[in-house]
Amino acid sequence: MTFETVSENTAFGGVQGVYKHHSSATGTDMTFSVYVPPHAEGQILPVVWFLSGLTCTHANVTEKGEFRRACAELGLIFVAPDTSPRGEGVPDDADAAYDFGLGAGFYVNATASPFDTHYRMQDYIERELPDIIAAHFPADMQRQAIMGHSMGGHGALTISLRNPGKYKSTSAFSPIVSPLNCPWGEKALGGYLGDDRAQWRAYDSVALLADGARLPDLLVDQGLADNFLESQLKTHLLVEQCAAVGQRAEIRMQPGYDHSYYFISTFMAEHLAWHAERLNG
Ligand SMILES: N[C@@H](CCC(=O)N[C@@H](CS)C(=O)NCC(=O)O)C(=O)O
Repeated sequence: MTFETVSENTAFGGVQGVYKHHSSATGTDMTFSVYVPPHAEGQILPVVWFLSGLTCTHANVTEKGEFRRACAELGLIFVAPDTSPRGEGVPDDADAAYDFGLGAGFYVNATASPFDTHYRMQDYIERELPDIIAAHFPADMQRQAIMGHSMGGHGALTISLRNPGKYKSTSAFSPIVSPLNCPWGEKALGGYLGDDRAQWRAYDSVALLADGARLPDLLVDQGLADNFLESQLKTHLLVEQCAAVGQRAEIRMQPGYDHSYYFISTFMAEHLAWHAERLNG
């Protein structure tokens, strides 16, 4: 297994690192970031996963997410993976659009050609990267939480719903709640999985809830000034489905906030404290 340190910087008494490795899931090199808070020698710490949105790499949340002070205070490791495979031979959107292909892996295992070779983000996030985190960092893999933004909010919700008990807590900022019911989702799941919409249900939080999957609870923040709210995110579908099936959820509509990292960074510390309560409970 290759593992390379790209950079390490001291921050809030801990270490913010960027690392690179060859992924057997995607067949490409993958870059990710990890913040390890200050801790006693030999101590292992809970892990929070942050899955990012369309166009992002690990760098967006690492540079703009403002998570380090809270992670240092709460003793949380913070992992930020990339959003798709990249590099020579990795197919992209035919028009190089931002919402499919590079930077838009949607956290699925693609089954449609030519994407099925490299676009294996589900395996990467659910299986391969956790093993790497366990091997190289002081991580307590019995205490994991998952969160994400937009496409990454969809990733956090669906990965957690498909893996009961693996994540002690789940939260999202501005998630795409139902790819079956929005243009971003229809394009991505159609492209990666093909036309059989029954296959898409495993990657749709509203459908997973309708099909019986449950979480202990759920925290979602959504800005009311988010340009994508009506057309793509459709938070009301999640609100309605949670009510219909009795899923405990706190879904907060935040006046004035848009889709940006100004919004995410505003509520980041609150989400991390919410996760810490459940990880340490
Ligand atoms: N307006 C964006 C749409 C994509 C977008 O808003 N991406 C969000 C996630 S869905 C993001 O986090 N962008 C990167 C950033 O703000 O740093 C574009 O055309 O690139």
